[in-house]
Amino acid sequence: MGALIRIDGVTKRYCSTNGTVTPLNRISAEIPQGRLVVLMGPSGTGKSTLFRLLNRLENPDVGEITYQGIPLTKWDPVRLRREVHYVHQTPILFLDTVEENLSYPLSLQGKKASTERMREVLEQVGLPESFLKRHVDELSGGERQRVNLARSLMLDPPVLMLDEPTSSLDPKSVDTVEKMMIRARDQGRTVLLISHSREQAERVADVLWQLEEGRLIPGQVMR
Ligand SMILES: Nc1ncnc2c1ncn2[C@@H]1O[C@H](COP(=O)(O)OP(=O)(O)OP(=O)(O)O)[C@@H](O)[C@H]1O
Repeated sequence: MGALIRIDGVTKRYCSTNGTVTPLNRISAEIPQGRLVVLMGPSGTGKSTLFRLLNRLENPDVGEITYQGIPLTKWDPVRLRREVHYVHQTPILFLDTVEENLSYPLSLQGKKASTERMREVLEQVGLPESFLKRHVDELSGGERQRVNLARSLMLDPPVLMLDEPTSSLDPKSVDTVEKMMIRARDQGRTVLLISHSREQAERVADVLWQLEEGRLIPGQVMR
């Protein structure tokens, strides 16, 4: 089939009162299935912009992105976002229990989340089953970040886009989440990770991309 995701000559610019910025300037890249790609680059270079384009929260000004060989514009956005799933850096949780938050994505598809599955995804992010009954109001920033991640895992998406998922975590939790990413990759999932940590990239990346001044410097193969 070739690349799972193909980015072809993509430009994205924003006009504001301060002028025009072009975070992505004719970038092209291919993402094969079952790889863990880490995207690095200085703050404000367009890493999150690229994730928004891959999730079709925005469209490129120029160029095209395809998933499974089909242009993103031809995908039903809901279906696309279920497949190419974006875990945002800032957790957005309902003010309810962790259990309600974890069961919500499947309930949207008319499916019921089993306690066993919720326990499993919590374990993958290093939280005990007792968290199911906790109210999100009572959680620390790092715990919320992990519940946010666990909620995405409930959907078992083929592509996981993670925007700095370990930014608020202690070293032990970082290790747990990195193992989760590697396991997802080993199970054939495609993982795209935005990270500011070169050490993290060296621990987990199959391929490392750098985004600099609108250019994507692709493909340093790490393993
Ligand atoms: N809606 C918008 N309107 C105007 N400018 C924007 C908009 N969204 C992003 N930008 C600009 O585009 C550039 C890239 O932003 P982006 O959030 O993609 O960077 P980033 O690499 O993810 O940064 P960070 O590492 O700090 O999260 C920045 O200069 C930002 O100010």
